[in-house]
Amino acid sequence: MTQSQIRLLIAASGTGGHLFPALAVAQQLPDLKIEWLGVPNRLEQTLVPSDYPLHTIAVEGFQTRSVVGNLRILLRLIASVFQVKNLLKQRNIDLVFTTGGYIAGPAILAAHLQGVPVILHESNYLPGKVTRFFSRWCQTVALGFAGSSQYFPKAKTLWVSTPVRSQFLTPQALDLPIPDEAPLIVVVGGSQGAVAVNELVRQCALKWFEVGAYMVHLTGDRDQAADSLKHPQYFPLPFYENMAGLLQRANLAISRAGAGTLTELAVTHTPAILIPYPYAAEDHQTYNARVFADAGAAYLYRQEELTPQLLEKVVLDLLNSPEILPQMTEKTANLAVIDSAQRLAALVRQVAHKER
Ligand SMILES: CC(=O)N[C@H]1[C@@H](OP(=O)(O)OP(=O)(O)OC[C@H]2O[C@@H](n3ccc(=O)[nH]c3=O)[C@H](O)[C@@H]2O)O[C@H](CO)[C@@H](O)[C@@H]1O
Repeated sequence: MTQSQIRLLIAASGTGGHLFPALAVAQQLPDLKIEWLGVPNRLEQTLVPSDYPLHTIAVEGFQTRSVVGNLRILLRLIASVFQVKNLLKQRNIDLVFTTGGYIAGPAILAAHLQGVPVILHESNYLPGKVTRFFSRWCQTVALGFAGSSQYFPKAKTLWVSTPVRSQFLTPQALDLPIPDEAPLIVVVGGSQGAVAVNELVRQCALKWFEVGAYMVHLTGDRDQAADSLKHPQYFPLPFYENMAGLLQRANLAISRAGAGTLTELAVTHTPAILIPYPYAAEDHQTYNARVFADAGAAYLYRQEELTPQLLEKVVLDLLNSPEILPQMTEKTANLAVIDSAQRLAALVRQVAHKER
């Protein structure tokens, strides 16, 4: 059989953190027949190119309070396993690749029942419960962080880092009027913005503007006060496509600690102040952030300890010091892996060929 006949189902859904790495891997596999598995009304509806037929199943996470609600979710989950199993059979799928999250459970279980191999990529340091449980039925678990192998005692693991969009790998122009010599702070709260971080930085920003800094603030679209601060050095945007150009130009990021953004910070050598999302499942963003803080690439603050006064001072100290940011930049660069998508694509080909 020839390589062009490999049929791959990518199960990736929900947030940028799950979709962008999967899209980057798909781009490396132009000779494969790729189909996509997602959920109705999520980001995949807009992000997944029409070249990949998009199939959807209605899955969601379990609620902790309502027994009836959880029972309904369980029934839907069971139904979706059989739906995916049928899909694998009908479309003659050779291999499933998933980036975790709610969609991964039914995708892995259906593949297991159908005898189709699965590669799972976990971008977070602390894997989610679904990933930990279902990893036993995966051919290989590809890891974003090398240290995560301890959480997969029953699986074969391979560290590949986390793929970034291809634009991150070449210099991108920035279409914002920011003078070349001005320090640029980028504030990013994951793919949906972070209202608590937004409120914090708006209280400090004027002091940073006084010392010449500019700020691009990715507010998300749920912040009622997103337009409340006006200043010529301040650019609030609900969402920005050109993250590559923005982070390549940034001198400092103030950010949540989602695995996607952290990988992009590493690839663009951007030092950061990290404020993990306090309500993330099992506090997993703190585990991600710790890797960067321990490497000297970032400062890590818990949201509840970070007052506006403290943040204002920490950033001023960084802006005023000629050494600290360049040193952190160097340490951030040490964490960069630029060929992660190629490593994962090679793994996909290897497993697909072996299993035929
Ligand atoms: C709240 C929560 O549980 N978030 C999780 C979600 O992250 P979530 O997708 O929210 O955040 P990530 O940092 O992983 O990824 C955000 C992505 O959106 C992009 N972006 C963001 C803003 C913008 O204006 N433009 C833009 O393109 C970033 O460049 C990045 O690629 O999945 C990740 C991967 O499992 C986890 O690590 C995160 O903890």
